[in-house]
Amino acid sequence: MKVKVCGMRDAENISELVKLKPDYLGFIFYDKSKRFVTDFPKVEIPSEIKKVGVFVNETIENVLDIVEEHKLDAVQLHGNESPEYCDKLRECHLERSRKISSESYPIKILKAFSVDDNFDFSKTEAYQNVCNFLLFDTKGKEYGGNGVKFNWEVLDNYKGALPYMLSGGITKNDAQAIVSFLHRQESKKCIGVDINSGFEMEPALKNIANIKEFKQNL
Ligand SMILES: O=C(O)c1ccccc1N[C@@H]1O[C@H](COP(=O)(O)O)[C@@H](O)[C@H]1O
Repeated sequence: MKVKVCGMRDAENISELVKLKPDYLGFIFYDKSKRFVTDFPKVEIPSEIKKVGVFVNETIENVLDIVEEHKLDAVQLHGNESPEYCDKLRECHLERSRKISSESYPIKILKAFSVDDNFDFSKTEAYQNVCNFLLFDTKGKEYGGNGVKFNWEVLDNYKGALPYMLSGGITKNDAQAIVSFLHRQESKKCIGVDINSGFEMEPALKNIANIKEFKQNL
């Protein structure tokens, strides 16, 4: 199972975290977030750990500038970005990367959806060909980082082909429930979990011991 740790900012905290080999590290480029990255941490991140930029309704130009500047591997679109936006983002990125080097490299695109009991999963259909995977988070007051879980059973209504990550208020106490959830046939499209505020000592500073325990219990 993949583990993404989101909302990282502090270099020392990242250095400790990379020892646990998470699959993805998330950096939030949304200025209204408590985890907004102003100065990108100067720290060695092994290439096996993929860097994900989290954006909310950002312009394509700005997303691509940040991807290029920090050599991000993926973008997580956590606002109201349309399928057309996702498609254009991928096209523009390829066009830019071809100009920079003879080899173009694709970025992975994750589209986040805010889920509640009445979520209409047909909304995800138009994203199937323009994203690499989806992320299901809890619908809340803020775009993300609300620290609240949703009823994971509603995900049985997701019949799409794209894999997804489970997110929203996950804490170390959820490891067993996640294992049980993943063992069900209905959860076969779930490839991992995204953790964030449930592991924080303060915004953007993660409790490494808790993440270690969580990973061991998964
Ligand atoms: O964490 C934030 O501040 C944030 C702000 C805007 C968009 C996304 C954000 N984080 C993402 O929110 C989910 C759930 O986080 P939590 O576990 O409920 O704290 C996670 O995917 C983060 O990537």
